[in-house]
Order: sequence, then C-alpha cells, then structure tokens
Amino acid sequence: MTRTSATATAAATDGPSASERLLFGGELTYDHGWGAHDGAWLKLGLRAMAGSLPRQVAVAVRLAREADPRAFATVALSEITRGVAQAVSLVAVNALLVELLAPGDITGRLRAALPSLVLVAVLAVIGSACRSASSAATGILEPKAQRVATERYLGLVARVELEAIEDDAFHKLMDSAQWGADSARRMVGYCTSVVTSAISLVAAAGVLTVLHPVLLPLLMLMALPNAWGSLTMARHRYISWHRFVQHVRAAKLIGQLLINQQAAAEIRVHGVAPFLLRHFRRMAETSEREQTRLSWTGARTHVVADAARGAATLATYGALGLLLWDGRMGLAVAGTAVLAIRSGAASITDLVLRVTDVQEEALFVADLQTLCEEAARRAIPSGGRDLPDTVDEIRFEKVSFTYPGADTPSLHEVDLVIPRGRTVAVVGRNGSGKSTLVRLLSGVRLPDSGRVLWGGVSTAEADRAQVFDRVAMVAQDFYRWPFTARVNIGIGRSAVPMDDVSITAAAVHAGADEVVEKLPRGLDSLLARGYKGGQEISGGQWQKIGLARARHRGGALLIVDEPTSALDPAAEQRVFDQIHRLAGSGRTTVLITHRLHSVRNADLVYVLDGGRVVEHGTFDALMDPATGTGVFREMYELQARQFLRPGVPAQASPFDAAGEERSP
Ligand SMILES: Nc1ncnc2c1ncn2[C@@H]1O[C@H](COP(=O)(O)OP(=O)(O)OP(=O)(O)O)[C@@H](O)[C@H]1O
Repeated sequence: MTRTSATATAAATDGPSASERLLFGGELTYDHGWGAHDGAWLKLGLRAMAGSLPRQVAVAVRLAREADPRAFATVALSEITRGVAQAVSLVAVNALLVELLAPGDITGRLRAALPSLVLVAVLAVIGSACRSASSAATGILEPKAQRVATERYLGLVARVELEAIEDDAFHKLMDSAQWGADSARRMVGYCTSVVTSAISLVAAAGVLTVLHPVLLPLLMLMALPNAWGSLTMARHRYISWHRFVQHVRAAKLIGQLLINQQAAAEIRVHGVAPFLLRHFRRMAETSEREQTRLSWTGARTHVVADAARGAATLATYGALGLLLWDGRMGLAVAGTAVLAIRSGAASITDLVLRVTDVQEEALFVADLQTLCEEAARRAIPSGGRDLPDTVDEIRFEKVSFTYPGADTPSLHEVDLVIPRGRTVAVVGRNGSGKSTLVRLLSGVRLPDSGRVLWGGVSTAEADRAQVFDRVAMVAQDFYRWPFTARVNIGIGRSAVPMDDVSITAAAVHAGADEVVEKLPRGLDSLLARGYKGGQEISGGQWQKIGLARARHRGGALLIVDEPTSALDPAAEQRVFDQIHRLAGSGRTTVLITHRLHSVRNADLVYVLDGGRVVEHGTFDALMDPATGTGVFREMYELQARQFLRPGVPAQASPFDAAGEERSP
C-alpha cells in the first residue's frame, strides 16, 4: 500500500485533540493517535522539514555510500561532469551566437563559428553519457539504500524490551517509520536530481551574472512562489498523515481480519463480514472528506503560487526587453540570456520540486531515525554480569510487577525458589499471575521491585543474553511459524544445523514424529495453509511441535506453560511423563498448568492468587489438612469432583421403538 492509498483508506476527523476518539459505529474505537509522545515526534518531523537541505542530502549521501560505494561514486562523478559540461556549453553557445551575428559574409561567419559548434555537440554527447551512467547507478543504489535502512531498523526493533513492543506509541512510530525505508530509497534518487538541478542552475546563474547583474535576482524571484507552494503542501500532507496513521493501522487490521485464515470460519458462521465491511467503509468515507479538504488547500495554494510566478516571469522578460531596447545589451548576449534564463528556470522548477520531495521524504526518514533512536534507547542492554556456570537455584525475592498502564500489580511481593534439577509447578486461577511470573523468570520482563536471582545474579544486572540462552520455553501462545516442520522444530536454536538426526530426535521425544510422518513431505512440509503445498495441522499437533522445539533448543531451564491444553488424554499423559523424565535428567522444569492431577509428581507446588503466593509445598503437604492451608486442596477436589459427578439422567425419547412420535 502506498502512503497515498493508505491515507485514502484512513479515517478522518475534524481536529487533532488528544481527547478525541474516532468512534466506528459506536462499537469499535481507536485512539485518535496524538499522545504526548506523538506531538513531540511530529514537532521533530516538522523541524526536520524546516531543517537545512544540506543536512538532509547528507543523510542520503551517507546511506548511499554505505549501500554501494562504487555506484555512489559513479553518480557523483557523472553529475559533476554533467554540470560542468552544461556550464561550458552555455559559454560556447554565447561564442557561437557572437560569431554568427557578427558583420561579414555568411561563409566566413559559419567558419568562425564552427569550433564553438563542434564544442557544443561534444559537450551534448558528454552530458548525455553522464546522464545515462548516473541514472543506471541511481537505479542500482536506490533498492540497496532501502535494504540498508530496513535492515537497520528491523535489527534494532527486534532487540527492544517486550514493554516497548506492547506500547501503542512505539507501535505507531513503527508504522510511520516503515514508510521511512521506502522514503530513504526515493530520497537517494531525489537527491541526485537536486544535485543535478543545482549544478545546472549554478551554470546558468554564472552565465547570467556575467551577462548582466540584474538578471540573476530576477531569475531567483521566479523560484520563490514555487518553493512556497510546494513546501506548504508537503507540510499539509505530512500533518495529515500523522493525524491518521492510527486509523490506517485500524483499516489495515480490519482488511487483514477479513482475509484471515483463523477467522475465516467464524466470519462465515457468525456473519461477521458485513460488520467489518461497514466499519471499513465508514473509514474510507471519512477519509474521502479529508482528501477533499487537502485537495481544496492544494488548489488555493497553487493559484496563489502560480499568480506570483507569472508576475515574476513577466518582470524577468520585461527587464531583458528593456535592456535590449535602450542598447545596454547586444542581440547575441540577449539570445544567450534567453537560453540561460530558460535553462535556469527549468532547473529552478526541477530543483524546487525535488527539494520539496527530499524534504517530504526526509520527514519520514526522520521518523525512521527517531524509531532507531527510540529502539536503541529501549533495547535490552547488551552485556552485564555473567551468570555462574551452574545455577543452583533461581530465587524470587519480594518481586512485584505492574504492567504499564495497569492499576493493580500482577505480581505482589512474590517469594519463590526453583532448585536446580527439580520440577516446580505453578498453579492458580485465570489471571492470578502465572504467565507474568514466567516472563520475569525468563528475563523478558524485569521486576519493578524485588529481585529475580539466577544463582545470586539478578536479572536486572545480568547479561540477559546469557539468561535467555539457558531457557527453553513452550508458552501458551508459542509462535506457529509459517515455515516447514523442520524449521518449526529447529528455530529455537537456529544457529545449530537443522539436520535430520537432531530434529527427528527432538520430534520423537515430544511425540511430534507421528505428526511429521503423516505430512506429505515429512519434515520438509510447509506448515502454512494458503501457500503452495502448505499444510494445516491441529492445535494438539502444533503443541507437540512446540514441545519438540523446546526439546531441540535444550537449555538448563524448561518452562512449559499449559503444555497439554490441546492434547488428547493419551498424549497428555505422555507429555507429563516426558516432562518428569526431563526433570530426572537434571534439567530444571517449571510447569504451569490447570490440570492439577499432573502436578502430583512435581517436587514443589506454588499456588498463586491475585498475584500473591498463597500457598506452597509438596503435593502431599498441600493435600494434607494438617499441613496445607486448604487453598490447593479445595481447587484439586473441585476439579476431581467434575469426573466423579454422576451422569445426567437420560431423558425419555419423544419417539417410540418404531420411530413414531409418542403421544403426550
Ligand atoms: N501484557 C499485559 N499487559 C497488561 N496486563 C497484562 C498483560 N498480561 C497479563 N496482564 C494482566 O496481568 C494479570 C495476570 O495475568 P497472567 O497472564 O499472568 O495470568 P495467568 O495466571 O497466566 O492467567 P491464565 O491462567 O488465564 O493464563 C491479569 O490481570 C492480566 O490481565
């Protein structure tokens, strides 16, 4: 989607106040998107627009040089040569006209003018060759510059703290900055044009200055209205884009939902499509209003700019006429002046257009720059304290944690110990804080207060790359990569070769070998419906693939969050057996589950409620009325009763044995 078409699908409202919210049909709401951060970023962007052109060109030059130094040198050399050729050509044209308009017979005049004529022709050939070389090199440079810019921001974003990824303001910046890489590509091309036009203009201006001092200021006067008009419109477009980027996201989201594979069945059975389409349409209609507003602003700006430029052109040619009329300028000089003014005016128009383009693109490149700075600021720090080779225990000390924007803590002064080589189960109601605990345990989140200690080293001070390296995790929502089964198992340790032996061993361990065997191309089957040869597997089968991934990854700590929710009873039993076997092999395991019977074999059970540890101990101790507080026992018995509950008495069939309806 281009920026223009994206804006076209975006919704619009009248003003950018922070409190305003766009209400889609009274059901779906999206924030207007102008938070405190956003205002600051917008100001930054507009400052970039007002900023100096050399700085913006320097950004493109740095990018181009990094992308392909040789192509960059070719562009620079070609453009400089072309500019010099153009300047010399104008001087040669002047000499040519002087010879042609001199008194004497025509043959003599032509002979005298011949060297200048040849020079003009040679310079034209040089100019043309330079233009071809420059455009070829620019074509090579542009995609490379885009790649360099994209790689830079993707690399930085992939390293930010989880908190940034969940922050809507950061997301908005990512959306806006995504256009920045595309803009960086275009900026390289536009900058080349700026340099070309500037050199042409300098050549024309030099000649005009020599011809008569008044001609140059007049030529410059012609440039002003165009510059004002183009800059004004670029500013309007940029503000408009920032105002609606949030809605562009919403429109994109709805569009994606309509074609989403997982949502497809529900969209049809529940008839969701008209609802989604209605909101999509509403956004497009409000966007049309914004487009109309922009068009009118554009029309008004162009009328004013064109009128001013017309007056300036009239003044320029009028001045030239006057100089000719009162004899202060010869005919040959006037002819050269007309050529120089025409070339200069064309260069100015081109220059103004391209400068505006550069500045407009620079705004998005500035967003990209801001994103890179913000991503670097919010990156998971590299380095830190080393973990001991053997971590004897992981300890939570009075750990509290509140999600940004939440009113209540999700974990409150949690104390907990996970001894090496043991299986520790964490149980509790929905929303009691189990998954949050896992996030702090694995180091993807840091506590607000208290410490999570890995062998005495707190995760806040540790080299977190070392913490991550020791964790294998099968989260509830582990990612289903749209790649082959082999990659889905091996991606947990992607630096290690994904050979048949190691991948199959991991698959066998998790029971995923049966899944793989049924796939048409075995491990190399693509697990992505909607692509050629793509396969779909069931939720339970995915869970086995997820477990195989954790097995292949290895690591000292295995965290399994609801590992069996989608498994059949036999597979569930097998998974728990495997988990206990793993624990027996010296690997520490943290098991989060609602299936309380499965924690029987755990060495320790922690019970969470409302973000607090309300009870802990061995299974037997928690079940014993003499030692347990009863919280766990109650939960366990409630679950057990569901299996023991007597069946619902059978209802009498309304039909008799012959299939006839019974009389009431
Ligand atoms: N990313 C998040 N941002 C804000 N709040 C969150 C986030 N994740 C969880 N919470 C909140 O933190 C609390 C604990 O959630 P958590 O997911 O840790 O519970 P849980 O015990 O794992 O629940 P379940 O058994 O349903 O998986 C809940 O109130 C939840 O709404």
